[in-house]
Parts: sequence; C-alpha cells; structure tokens
Amino acid sequence: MTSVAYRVLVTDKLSEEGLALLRAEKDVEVVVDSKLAKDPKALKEALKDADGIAIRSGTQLTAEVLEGQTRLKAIVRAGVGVDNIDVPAATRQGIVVMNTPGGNTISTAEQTMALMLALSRNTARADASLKAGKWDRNSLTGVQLEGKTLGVVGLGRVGLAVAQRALGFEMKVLGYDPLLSAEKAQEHGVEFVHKLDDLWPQCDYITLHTPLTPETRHVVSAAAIASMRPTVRIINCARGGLIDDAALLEALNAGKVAGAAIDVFDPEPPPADDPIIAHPKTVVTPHLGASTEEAQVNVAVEAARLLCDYLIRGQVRFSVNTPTLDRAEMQDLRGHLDLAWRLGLLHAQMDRGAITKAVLTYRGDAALKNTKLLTACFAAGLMEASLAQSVNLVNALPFARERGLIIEEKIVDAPGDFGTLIQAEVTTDRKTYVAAGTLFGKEFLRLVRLGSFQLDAHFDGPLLTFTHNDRPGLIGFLGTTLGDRGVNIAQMNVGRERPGGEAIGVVNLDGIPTQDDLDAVAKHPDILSVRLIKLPAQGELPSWLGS
Ligand SMILES: NC(=O)C1=CN([C@@H]2O[C@H](COP(=O)(O)OP(=O)(O)OC[C@H]3O[C@@H](n4cnc5c(N)ncnc54)[C@H](O)[C@@H]3O)[C@@H](O)[C@H]2O)C=CC1
Ligand SMILES: O=C(O)C(=O)COP(=O)(O)O
Repeated sequence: MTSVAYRVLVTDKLSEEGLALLRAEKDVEVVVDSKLAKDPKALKEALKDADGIAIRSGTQLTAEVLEGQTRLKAIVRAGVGVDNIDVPAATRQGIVVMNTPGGNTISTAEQTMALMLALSRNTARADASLKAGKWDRNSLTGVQLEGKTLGVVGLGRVGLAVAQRALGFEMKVLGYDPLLSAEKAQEHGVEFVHKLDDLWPQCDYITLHTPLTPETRHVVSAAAIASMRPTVRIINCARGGLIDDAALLEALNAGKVAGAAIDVFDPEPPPADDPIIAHPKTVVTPHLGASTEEAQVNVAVEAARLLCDYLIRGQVRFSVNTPTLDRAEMQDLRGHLDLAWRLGLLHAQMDRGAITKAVLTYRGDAALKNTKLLTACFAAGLMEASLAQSVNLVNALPFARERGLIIEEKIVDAPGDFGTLIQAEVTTDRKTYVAAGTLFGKEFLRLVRLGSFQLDAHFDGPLLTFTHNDRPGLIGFLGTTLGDRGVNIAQMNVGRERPGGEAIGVVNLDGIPTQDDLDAVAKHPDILSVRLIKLPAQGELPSWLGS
C-alpha cells in the first residue's frame, strides 16, 4: 500500500475528468470501488482508511455507516441532493459535507422538458408501438404545450431553468417557493402563487423541483391531487418521496390525472413490479436528470476540486453543514482563527470546573471578520481535550449546544487599545475567568489579558503562569529555580494591578517542566498559585485548518 497523505474513495460513477484531477494530486490516493455502494458493511470498513469520499445518489451514507469514522474528513456529493447522506450524523463526526450545485442544472431542466414533451406526445408509447410493428397513429394523438399553464414547485436553479424553457414554449408559468419573492419570480417571467393550494387547480402541467425534506415529503398528496384538473400532467425530476405514489396511482387509474413522468423513485432502484412504472399513463426514466456528458464532467471536476481544496488546503466551499471558507478568506482569517483556538485551549486548562457559558467579545478588526467561524474555533479549542472524538469547525458549535454550553458573541465596532482583540469570558460552576488576545501583523499572537491583569505575553508553547505578590527578587528566584532544573525561559511578562500589589507572571518556556519543577516554584512564600498551560508552538495550527 502506498503511503500518501490522503485517501479518497469513489463509490459511484464519476467522470474520468474528475478522477484525473484527483489522481494528479501527488498527496492523494484514489480508490474507485462501486461495489461498496451496495454493501454498507464493506463501505463502513473501507471508510475507516479514507480521508474523503466522492459519491452520487447511488451510495447511502447512513448514520450507521458514518458512526465511529475517525479518519473521514470530507464527503462530497457530485450533484445536488444530499438526502442520501445523514448530514446531522456527519456533522456530529466533524465531517464536512459538500455538494456541487449548478453543474447539473441545465441537464435536469432539459430532462424535465424532454419528459414534459414525451408525456404530451406519447413518445415512449409510440416508439414501443412502432417497434412492435404497429402503425397506430390514432390512439397516439397528443396535446400541445403552447398556451398551457405550468406550475413549478420550487423556483431554485432547476425550477427557474425549467420556467425559462417553458416560456420559450409559450406556456404560462406559475410558481411557488418559500424563499423567493413575488418580484424576483416576476423578473423570471413567473407568476408567483403564494400558496400551493392555489397553484394545484390552475395547472395543466405540474413540475417538482424542491429537495426532499420532512416538509416536502408527499407534497403531492391525495388532497393536492384531488384539487388538480383531471387533465393535469405531473413531472418529477427532483426526488421520489415528493409524490404520494399510492395517491398518484389511484388518480391515474380513476382518470383524475392524465399522466405522470417520473425520473426519481423512493427507494432507488424501485421494486421491479412498481405499478407506477408499469402504468400506461406514465413515462419513466431511471434517475437520468443529471446523466449527460456535460453535467457529469461539471460535477465530477467540481467534486474533485472541493475534496482537494478541503483536505489539502483547509478551504471549504459549497458545504451544507459548515460555513464557506475560501482561499482568500482562509489566508485572511488564519491569524484570528489561531488566536480564537488558543483562547479556547487556554480556558480549557485554566479551571477544571464544569464550563457553563462563554462570552466572546470581538473588537476592532476581529469584529469585521467571520465571527461565527472564530467562535467555532474557540469552541473547538475549549472542548478538544475533554472529548473522546475530534472536534473541529464543523462540529464544535453543535457539540457545545448538545452539551448545554451557552456561547455568546459580542461585536464591538469601536476600536479599543488594540487594532484587533478577541476576549473570552468563560464561566464554570466555580468562577468566571477572562482572557484576551491580539495579533501583531498577520500571525504574531499576544496574550494581553489574564483575569484582571493586563499583559503582553507570547501566546505559544508551554506557558507557566503564576500569581504572586509583587516583591523584589521574585523574578530572580524563578529564573534560578527553573534554570537549576534545566528549564529554559524564552520570554517573560508580568502584569500587576499596582506596584507591590497582586501580580501575574507569564513565562514562555522552551521545554515542559515536571510537576516537581512546578512544586519548587510554588514553594516561594510570595507565589500564590502556579499553573502550566500547554499551547502549540507558534504557527502550529490544527490539521482541520489546513496545512
Ligand atoms: N433528477 C436528477 O438527476 C436531479 C435531481 N435534482 C434534484 O432537484 C431538486 C432541485 O435542485 P436545484 O434546483 O439545484 O436546488 P435548489 O436548492 O437551487 O432549489 C430548490 C428550491 O426548492 C425550494 N423549496 C424548498 N422547500 C420548498 C417547498 N416546501 N415548496 C416549494 N419550494 C421549496 C427552495 O427554496 C429552493 O429554491 C433537488 O432535490 C435535487 O436533488 C437535481 C439535479 C439532478
Ligand atoms: O444532483 C442530484 O441531486 C441528482 O439527483 C443527480 O443524481 P446522480 O448524481 O445522477 O445520481
């Protein structure tokens, strides 16, 4: 087995252009195995050795398959629908889920038009009839699209592309989408209908273009069908579960629906004896909406890029479970992400009480950044030592919520003493503690507040913090005690409330002191407490922030 940095599984058919891009990355090993799509046990096993997986609709990534996957970092869906992925389960595991929207829009819209025309002109039946040696023109008379009313359910990418094409056929287009305004719909030549109940009775054709969600499941219900015209023709190129198949079958048999064209099924593949497939008033295709040469090159190339960008460079695009982080933004944010993460790491080591709440205040430049990402980074740092599984930008905030940990953000536009500042105030069941940090240049981090003390300490490597009474000679004692024990001091900083009062010292060490070394320091009568905080070296970021 070759030793490469990242292994990527491909379990559905992906175009050669996408595979070639993956293979061109020297740090990526590609394993193509479509048998895994049909064998959940083997798939689960194979994923244990994979960093990423590229799939289409043929692979089911269930909670069971994803459970306990510690190596898997990214799932990319070469296509749109992610209903074959248990996204909440992936999120819990810290796995980024991405898709490739747009790449198959036109192909799916064209398939919708092809099915609409095939339904109207009995194309499939005519073909079968002629191939069977008949010349039967009379029973195959069709209907025109021109002048008919089309209802589009879901005015997203595909829905609007279908609307545009239907307008070219001189149809009247009505549409409904909870996320589109009537004005926007109108700009696309679509007459907006505010309720689906008002859409059904007006249409000669109805086409579905929504994702399958609990809300859209069986959106074409028995009640909806009952309110449609008996001449209605229904097209579904979105997802199988959108139509109540039993109600559709009954309506087809009773002559309450003139025909249906179905590209998608629930489940897929459907049973061989599915009565909808066998019905003379239906035209069916085996989920071919996105199956064109063009769409498949688009989605496979994009999927390969998404996987490599995330695994190798930590950039996230088109994620359905974490915010987007492109190359420029990543570069720009790196220092702040590092600072937020270290504040989390520091707080996790400050007090062993149970953490109940954290308030993050972003000031100056930090207030202008993507604070949600910074907060997620802080939460990852705060929790990473306590959790059995890895925490990252994807699952940190959901984990915090799951554990009842309240994390609040405060954005303060007014600049304070620093150009940029992140302050983290953490409340445990014992006390509330504040730490704050800033950035010099793009990457030099400084700890500028610990508790009530102002400081200017380097924010990396092992830190020894000690609260003490501000007395002459104490610093000398510390240097000698650690020096005698072979622990070298790299930097030292002291913050105090007033001369002679209580103070805090932060010492950056070159090595990790033993408990014995710490006890020797704590022996001084003016040293009130000693704590060792282990932080990564300068510039050392977690792997999930990319290399
Ligand atoms: N047959 C095939 O091979 C293909 C199927 N698809 C499916 O088509 C569907 C649409 O794809 P896109 O247009 O790219 O996605 P999209 O995300 O651009 O559009 C979906 C639209 O549905 C709307 N919507 C959500 N809930 C709704 C509701 N209750 N009623 C009405 N509208 C609702 C959304 O607001 C959104 O505008 C997806 O389910 C996708 O999986 C997409 C590509 C290929
Ligand atoms: O992109 C989608 O949502 C699709 O349904 C296309 O599915 P496929 O990639 O052809 O299995």
